[in-house]
Amino acid sequence: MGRLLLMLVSLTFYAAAVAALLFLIGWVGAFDFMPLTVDKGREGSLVTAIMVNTGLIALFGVQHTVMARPGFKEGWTKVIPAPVERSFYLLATVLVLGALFHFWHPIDGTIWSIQNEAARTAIWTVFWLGWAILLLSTFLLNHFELFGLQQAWHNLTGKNASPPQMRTPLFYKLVRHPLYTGFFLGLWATPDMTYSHAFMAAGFTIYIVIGISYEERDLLDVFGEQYAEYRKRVGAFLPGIGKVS
Ligand SMILES: C[S@@+](CC[C@H](N)C(=O)[O-])C[C@H]1O[C@@H](n2cnc3c(N)ncnc32)[C@H](O)[C@@H]1O
Repeated sequence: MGRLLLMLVSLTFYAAAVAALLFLIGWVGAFDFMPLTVDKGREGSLVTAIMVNTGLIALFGVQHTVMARPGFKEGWTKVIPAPVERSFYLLATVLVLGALFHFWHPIDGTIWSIQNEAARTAIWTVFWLGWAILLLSTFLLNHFELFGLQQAWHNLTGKNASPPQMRTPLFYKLVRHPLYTGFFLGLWATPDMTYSHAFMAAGFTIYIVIGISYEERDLLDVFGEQYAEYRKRVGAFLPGIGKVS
């Protein structure tokens, strides 16, 4: 495939991923203007909802866990060009999120609904702070590499890919996984917690806790002692908590 075509593929999938991320924020926030949300979707029995929703979250977890592993990437890049490997990972994420939005079965019932206006504003502030931390963390690591544009750009301009670098700027000095901390805040901070929302937030939380062991194993393989020492010094999601000696 021509280099320019690969760049176009990468830009297209990047745009799709950004759109899916924005939709996810609106879907989790269950805003009135959204056509589908965690609380607005297909109808079905409780058993159907539990089975379908569990399957959808598991699908997201499996896609993210399997496609991010070095062994998978090695085989996959024999099928698709290496400069767009990350872009295809994003495309798969968009498709899996699309399935989540389309097939999600809301579960009736509310766990809490805060009425106090000041408290509602405070909770929405945490919600937006969470998504802002998530987005900022992608830039602290390397947004354009995480979203596949850098690889296609280097291919287009004939620049050699630089070896992976361990980064610990800003939030990463306090916690090892600020992007996931932000995600947790965005998932759980809601003034109106429905059973549907809690099911979704718990599902993603479980996936991340499982997924992190794989991610850290790869980080130890790539960065060795540097990452091992980082794990001893810095907490996982909250400062000082979850150090691994
Ligand atoms: C979706 S990002 C999440 C990063 C991190 N777990 C977080 O929550 O902020 C996953 C990618 O970040 C990379 N990564 C995680 N921590 C890193 C670090 N300190 N330096 C460089 N890359 C890192 C992983 O190798 C993986 O490719």
